[in-house]
Amino acid sequence: MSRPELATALRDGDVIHDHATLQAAISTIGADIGRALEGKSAVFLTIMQGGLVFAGQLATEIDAALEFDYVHATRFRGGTEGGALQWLRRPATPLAGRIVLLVDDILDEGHTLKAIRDWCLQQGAERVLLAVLCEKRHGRTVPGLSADFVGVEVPDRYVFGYGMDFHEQGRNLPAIHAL
Ligand SMILES: O=P(O)(O)OC[C@H]1O[C@H](OP(=O)(O)OP(=O)(O)O)[C@H](O)[C@@H]1O
Ligand code: HPA
Repeated sequence: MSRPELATALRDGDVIHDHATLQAAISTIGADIGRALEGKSAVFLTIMQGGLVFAGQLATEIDAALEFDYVHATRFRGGTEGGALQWLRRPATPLAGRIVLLVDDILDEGHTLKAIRDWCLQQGAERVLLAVLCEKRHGRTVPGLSADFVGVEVPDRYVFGYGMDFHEQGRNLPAIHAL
């Protein structure tokens, strides 16, 4: 079966948040995170692949000592329907006693962030903070999970751009679009 066309998704979809709005939101939460860290250092864990674009920009807005590492986990595998979480890479940095900042593009149902947060706590992290570029509010989020820092809200539609893919395309779009 041929891959759905990004051009068609862009033509038929809507821009939900433009580049300037996202940059301003990232700057705001970067300052919020810096204040929340109260001069302490943190392990800045990017969740690949979707978190990449957001993470790079967010890091430059945080006034704190950060040690970088990444996690690669996926449950959508290039499609638009979530499945079981598959871990492709766990971080190498020891997390015991550390403040960990998990950075991802989107909090949707929360299965991904919950599994990674719980794993960080099992590794002995003192505290795990969750930062997401966007959050879908729909009442289907796993119980007991909420982001500490949210850039923007998005509607209950499949969104793409700014790190998020439409069938592995469009992650580099400078805005968030919705199907
Ligand atoms: O809150 P959830 O319902 O768990 O969904 C959010 C997760 O899904 C996406 O990852 P995906 O599995 O598509 O991998 P990707 O980052 O490589 O696109 C996204 O980047 C989040 O990590
Ligand atoms: O709406 C979405 N878009 C991109 N990736 C996602 N992962 C969960 N939900 C989404």
